[in-house]
Amino acid sequence: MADSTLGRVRVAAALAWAAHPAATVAAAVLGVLAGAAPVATAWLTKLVLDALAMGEGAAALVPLGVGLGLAGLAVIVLPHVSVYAQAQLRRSLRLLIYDRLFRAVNRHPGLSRFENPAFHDTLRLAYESSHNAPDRLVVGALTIGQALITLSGFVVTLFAVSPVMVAVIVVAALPSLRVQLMLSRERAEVMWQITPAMRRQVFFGDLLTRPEAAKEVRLFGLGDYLRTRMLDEVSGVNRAERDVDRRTLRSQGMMALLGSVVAAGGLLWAILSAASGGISVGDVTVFVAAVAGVQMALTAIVSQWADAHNALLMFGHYTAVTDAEPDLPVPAEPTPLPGLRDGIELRDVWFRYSEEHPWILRGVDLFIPSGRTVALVGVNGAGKSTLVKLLCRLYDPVKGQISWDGVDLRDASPDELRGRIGAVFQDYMDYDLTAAENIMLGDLTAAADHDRVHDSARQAGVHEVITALPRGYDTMLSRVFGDRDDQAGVALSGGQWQRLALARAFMRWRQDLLILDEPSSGLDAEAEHEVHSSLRRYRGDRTSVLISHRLGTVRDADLIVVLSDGRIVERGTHDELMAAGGEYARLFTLQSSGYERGPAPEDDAPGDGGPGDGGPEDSLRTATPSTRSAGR
Ligand SMILES: Nc1ncnc2c1ncn2[C@@H]1O[C@H](COP(=O)(O)OP(=O)(O)OP(=O)(O)O)[C@@H](O)[C@H]1O
Repeated sequence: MADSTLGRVRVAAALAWAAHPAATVAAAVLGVLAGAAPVATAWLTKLVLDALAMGEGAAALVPLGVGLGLAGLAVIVLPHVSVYAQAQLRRSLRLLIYDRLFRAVNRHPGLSRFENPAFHDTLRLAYESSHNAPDRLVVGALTIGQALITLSGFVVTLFAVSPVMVAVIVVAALPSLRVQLMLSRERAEVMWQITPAMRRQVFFGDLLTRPEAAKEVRLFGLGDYLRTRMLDEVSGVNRAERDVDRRTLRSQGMMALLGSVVAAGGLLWAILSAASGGISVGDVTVFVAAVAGVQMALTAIVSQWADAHNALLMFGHYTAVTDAEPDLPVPAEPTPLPGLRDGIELRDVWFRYSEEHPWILRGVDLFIPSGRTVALVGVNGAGKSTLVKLLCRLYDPVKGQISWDGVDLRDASPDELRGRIGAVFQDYMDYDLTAAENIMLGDLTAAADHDRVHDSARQAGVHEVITALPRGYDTMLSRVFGDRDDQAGVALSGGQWQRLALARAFMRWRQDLLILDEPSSGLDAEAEHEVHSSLRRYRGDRTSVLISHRLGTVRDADLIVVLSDGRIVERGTHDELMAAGGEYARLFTLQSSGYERGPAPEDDAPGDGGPGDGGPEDSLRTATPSTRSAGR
């Protein structure tokens, strides 16, 4: 754990070493040399001046002159080489730190962390601090080391001329250190406070530029409103930063004034002492250089110390992310999850998203038999999607148990469980990647299997759409990333994207459980019919859980379960539920009657596929006059 300051220093130093040992050593050695060079220059200058004043010959002056030249060269060259080594270290660090940060993010098997605002604040600061905290620490440590070398060299030099002056300068620097540390703590605190505003600023900026949002922003005239909201956030951040900057300016100004008074007093003393013959002219020059050098080194130490301190405080967010326990307990020795033989059982499952939220599932008992299709229906907010998220173990039940052939999902490896599930969610993703990649993401192990990608696309009815694209399966499906030569980008329709999401799930067709949460909500009637026929055909004897508001698409499920307010209120086959005349029958009849009333007179024209049994799926045919093959 890296809770303590020392712990964080250790983590940062270990990171630097792991990232690039050679660059770390080079940066350290160059730092030492760069720190020693100004001291050597000052000493050699004094020796040359004293030798000249004493009328020494070339034999004494030449080595001193050469030494002085080399020291001067080092003063000029070393900082550049040192900057290069530090940059090299910084680049390697960045790579390593991103790797560790996002590995840690991926370690959370569930969703709860990603729905927690404090986690996002920490993550944002972790992301930012991981950009620069370790190299600020390493560079800070090197700069402090370098400045300490310069400082001790000049302190020794100055001590030879005036021990009192050494004490005055060092004592004058102490309040500065204290003030800087206080300010760095304050700055870290302000950063934490303004992070939500910074995230909101990015959110509003994003809304103003995202193609998905551009339509509503223009239609509702939201441009100025969103811009103003964004600027409000920026102004809040600016105000908070300005307040800290003002306090910093005040404190640093006072400290600089104190330093100048001390330096001016020292200079006056040196001039008067030289005039009275107390010290040599060489002493005066080395004194002036030493006072400036000590003050510069002390300022560097104090400000680097404060900066490193601030970086450490910020780095705490990084270590908070990398040290965090997984959001769901992962068993050290998971029970193997065999292929589904009997079924999945939910026993008295209670769930709420957090203690502040209401119960979403209230004592659900359900058996999903292997090889059967179970449909979940119910009004908006009944808890259907929540239930399937629990089946995928994206959350754990708060009470009760879900078991897979008797194995509690909590005892299994989440990766193994998900390897056995194929799913299309209601809020499926559109990836700004090529069409092939959008499908292949369903099963990375089959990335090179083009036939499988094409078969999945065919099953989802999107193969023809893709082959008609400018570059077929290699077409980039994005309006924001694209080929530089083909700036237009390719945009798919909502239903076409949904079919791609289905194709992605079909890549996992051989898995044991298929979850389809509103898989056809965006499809036209013909496509929906095709997709559901395809689903029925390919579902075969596989286990599936289907959620749909279009009740006609679930009527042939082996079991239909009606959820209401987190409870199962009815279960049975379509015929049983219709005969029971309960909630399902009410919803089904409501939908049927809506469809029956809906068609415009010309829709009833012969050849348009007139009403059949009056069911919702039959009525859907009338929604699209061009429907050719609807009906089962
Ligand atoms: N991540 C979340 N955090 C807090 N509450 C949530 C979260 N997701 C869903 N809810 C709440 O849980 C309840 C059930 O949502 P759920 O999505 O499971 O319903 P649903 O039956 O699938 O609805 P729909 O038919 O509209 O898709 C809703 O009241 C919703 O506000």
